[in-house]
Amino acid sequence: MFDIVPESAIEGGRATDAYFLRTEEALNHAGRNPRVVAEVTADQFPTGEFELLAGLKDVARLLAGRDVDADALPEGTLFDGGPVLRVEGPYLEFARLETSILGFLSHPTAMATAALEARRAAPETSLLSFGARHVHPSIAGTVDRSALLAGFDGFSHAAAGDIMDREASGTMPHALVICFGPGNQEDAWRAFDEAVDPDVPRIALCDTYDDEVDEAVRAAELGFDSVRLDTTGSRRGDFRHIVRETRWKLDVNGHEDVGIFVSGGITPRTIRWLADVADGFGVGSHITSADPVDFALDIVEVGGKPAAKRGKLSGKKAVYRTPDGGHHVALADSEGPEGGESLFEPLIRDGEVVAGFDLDAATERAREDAERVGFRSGSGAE
Ligand SMILES: O=P(O)(O)OC[C@H]1O[C@H](OP(=O)(O)OP(=O)(O)O)[C@H](O)[C@@H]1O
Repeated sequence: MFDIVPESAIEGGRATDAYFLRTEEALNHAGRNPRVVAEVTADQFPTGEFELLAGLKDVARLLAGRDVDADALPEGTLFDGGPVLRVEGPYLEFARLETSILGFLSHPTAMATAALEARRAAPETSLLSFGARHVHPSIAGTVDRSALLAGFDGFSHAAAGDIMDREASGTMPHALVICFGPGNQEDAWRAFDEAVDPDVPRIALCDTYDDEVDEAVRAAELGFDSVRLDTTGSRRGDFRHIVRETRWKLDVNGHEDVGIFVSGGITPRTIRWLADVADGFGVGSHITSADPVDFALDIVEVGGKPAAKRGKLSGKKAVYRTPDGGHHVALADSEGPEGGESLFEPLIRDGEVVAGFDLDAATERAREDAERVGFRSGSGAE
């Protein structure tokens, strides 16, 4: 067996911290199962530092069929404080789900936020998600979905594509070129071109044995659409110069239409540095190494009365977008700020999922939100 918590354990609530099981025992023993309102929050008040909400689709699936109502910010919303999800119902309906609810949101939101930093570094340049290799294979789908939600153009993982019903893309690995040996790059590239479906973009990896510039011209001569430079860090020197020189030599040889794709340790900073000379980037570790967002689920109301631990805000809340583009947290039954637009939307009603999870719609929401709040554009965010 692989070290994978099976889907049945997540759905059944076994994927939980043991103290929730003890809590169930204690509450059942005491005959206590109060109706509560619980909220999932990272920062109590708006901070001005926005993050991109992702992972909600799986939360909705987990809550489906339980005797709860839930409201949430739609996926693809940028948030900077206050609750992103609110669950109401008898506490024992969802007590043991807390661990998985937070897990569904924390890492995907962090990865989507990191991917959005990359997206904003070059809004018009092609970006592919290459991060699957850095995570447990069971969560590769969340990596690539988070990247697409942030506006990436494609992803590399085949099984992630099966989950999302989209085609994985990518180029070729060094392994293919090495299998043909030094000096035989053309044989490797030709084998790829002859064997692979014509719909797959012809992108030749051009850094395995010889100078990137020479290999790129050789691949272009074979008719490849693009070249990929993945030069090892120790050999990069002035990488911007290498990319520019490659562009120059391709142009001089009549290959102005051959694109240059760059990968390997790419961050928002390197994207900004190379965006005017490269046509696309593969981004992996920048996305997968994002620190999980520190979401917590807190009871804020018991039996219709405000309740909370010290340091947390009691009472059922709403989050508003204010006319100046900021966010405002207020009690749900208050008026809210003047001109404010409530961001919560129904997620679950009587156990039925009532929200939609169209990925393209979420991506568009993220794009508009990022534009509206000026999400880290032009900053040195890494
Ligand atoms: O650095 P990241 O942003 O995480 O990008 C992920 C990987 O994608 C590229 O690998 P490549 O396909 O060239 O791998 P290979 O050397 O195994 O062929 C690059 O060299 C990284 O190792």
